[in-house]
Amino acid sequence: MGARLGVIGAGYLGATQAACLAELGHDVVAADVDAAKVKALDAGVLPFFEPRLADLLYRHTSSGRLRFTTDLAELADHADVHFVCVGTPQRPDGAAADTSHVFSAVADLVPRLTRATLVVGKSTVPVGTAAQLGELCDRLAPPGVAVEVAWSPEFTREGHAVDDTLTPDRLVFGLTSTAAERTLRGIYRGLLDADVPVVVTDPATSELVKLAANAFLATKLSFANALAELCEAAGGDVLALTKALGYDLRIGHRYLAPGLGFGGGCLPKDLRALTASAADVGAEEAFAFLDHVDRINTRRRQRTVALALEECRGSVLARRVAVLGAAFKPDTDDVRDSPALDVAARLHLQGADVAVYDPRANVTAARVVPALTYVDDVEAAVDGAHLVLHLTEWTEFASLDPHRLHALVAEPRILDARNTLDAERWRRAGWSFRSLGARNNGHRVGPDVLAPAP
Ligand SMILES: NC(=O)c1ccc[n+]([C@@H]2O[C@H](COP(=O)([O-])OP(=O)(O)OC[C@H]3O[C@@H](n4cnc5c(N)ncnc54)[C@H](O)[C@@H]3O)[C@@H](O)[C@H]2O)c1
Ligand SMILES: O=c1ccn([C@@H]2O[C@H](COP(=O)(O)OP(=O)(O)O[C@H]3O[C@H](CO)[C@@H](O)[C@H](O)[C@H]3O)[C@@H](O)[C@H]2O)c(=O)[nH]1
Repeated sequence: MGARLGVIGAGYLGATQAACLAELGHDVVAADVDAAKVKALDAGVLPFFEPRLADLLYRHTSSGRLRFTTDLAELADHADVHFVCVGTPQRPDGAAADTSHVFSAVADLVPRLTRATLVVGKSTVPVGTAAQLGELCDRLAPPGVAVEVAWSPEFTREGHAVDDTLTPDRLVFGLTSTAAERTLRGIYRGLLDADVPVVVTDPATSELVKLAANAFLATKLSFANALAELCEAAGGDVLALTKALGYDLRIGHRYLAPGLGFGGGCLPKDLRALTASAADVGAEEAFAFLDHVDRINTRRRQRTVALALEECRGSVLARRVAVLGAAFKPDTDDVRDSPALDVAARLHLQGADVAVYDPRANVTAARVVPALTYVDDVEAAVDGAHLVLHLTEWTEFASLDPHRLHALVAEPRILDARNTLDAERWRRAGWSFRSLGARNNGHRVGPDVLAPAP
């Protein structure tokens, strides 16, 4: 028998959580302040792109096991466990996360409660947030209503969110009572029975686990990209280097792919949030190095723009630049802090005529950078182009036919900023092919690169 659960915030994280909690057998009501989003979700229509989620949403809204509302009173009535999934974007000062949505969501909910309730934070927050929310709940809860705040951060990746939620690497429960532990173990029984590891700890540690995980991934990525810088300068092949490194099981190949660097709504902001959290408690020295991690990452975007200028003989003014990819990574329509869109916008500012094609993110990208031209397919993007940039490694780009595209461009030049295209295939079709930080940026790097094209 499933539990009756509430979910607050129905964006990328919350909508996925709500649908997956329904999939685990629970009866879920999810709330959001965005009425249009709620209307679409409640009709079983996913207002963003996430593989597998549309099916799950449709199935569970149709069966009545999942509903959406703008009214927190409905949640308060429905459930006594609520998962907080609202946004925590970076504050305009560029460092700490803005937790105001978390506080206002909880402040809206708690006065409406009529019985003992567990509030489980899933949003990514600075350390100490759960404790402050606990104090807020004590102040706002109706007399005789006990509210406990726990934190169970979420580690899902966009593009894999359903699989990551239903078969996670681990669960983390940060809580203050055995009753809360019992409740969470009950809700996730399906996963725990499948031997998903669980770490039970206090809320502060649990908040830190999340920031630490993202900062670690960002650091690994920037290490790979620092090696790319070194290889470019020294004439090495960063792809061979990271391949060799990754076979060491202590290092591993994942999050070691050099290229345009990381973006999205999480890694960049959480990296800065960990630095800010450390500074708040007087431990800023411990994470001073994260500033370099951030800067290495930003340099990948600058380097891509510089290479594009170089390819266009010093200026992109009035040059047609085809941009393949706008999302911050494949399999999502999310363009938050997207390296691809950032590079496209920078080239536009330099006077280029930029035509963008992304299989899923044209609409979201156009909302953020409306000045670019968005087209419906690769052919339209490369038509008359002086330079093609491969900026987001969608699978469909790996199988493009370079011969066919050669006939459409003004100049057959491509820059692969993600290092996933087959350079030799493009060269054989007559293209000038460069890749970011990897082989062949003017360096003689190995016999396979020097081999003449057949
Ligand atoms: N996107 C991911 O894959 C992912 C994964 C793990 C953790 N996170 C974390 O989850 C949180 C949410 O991220 P997201 O990507 O889903 O953001 P998002 O912007 O897609 O969604 C946030 C949602 O919260 C809603 N909201 C804001 N204030 C509200 C309120 N007072 N009451 C109800 N709803 C409210 C917004 O309307 C929006 O729909 C962040 O802390 C993020 O760091 C995200
Ligand atoms: O080898 C790699 C792997 C990733 N990336 C880039 O790194 C960024 C982040 O990728 P990914 O981690 O897959 O995306 P997110 O969906 O943002 O997921 C991260 O952020 C989420 C929100 O906090 C966490 O839940 C996840 O565990 C964490 O991986 C993207 O721009 C990728 O292009 C690379 O450049 N090279």
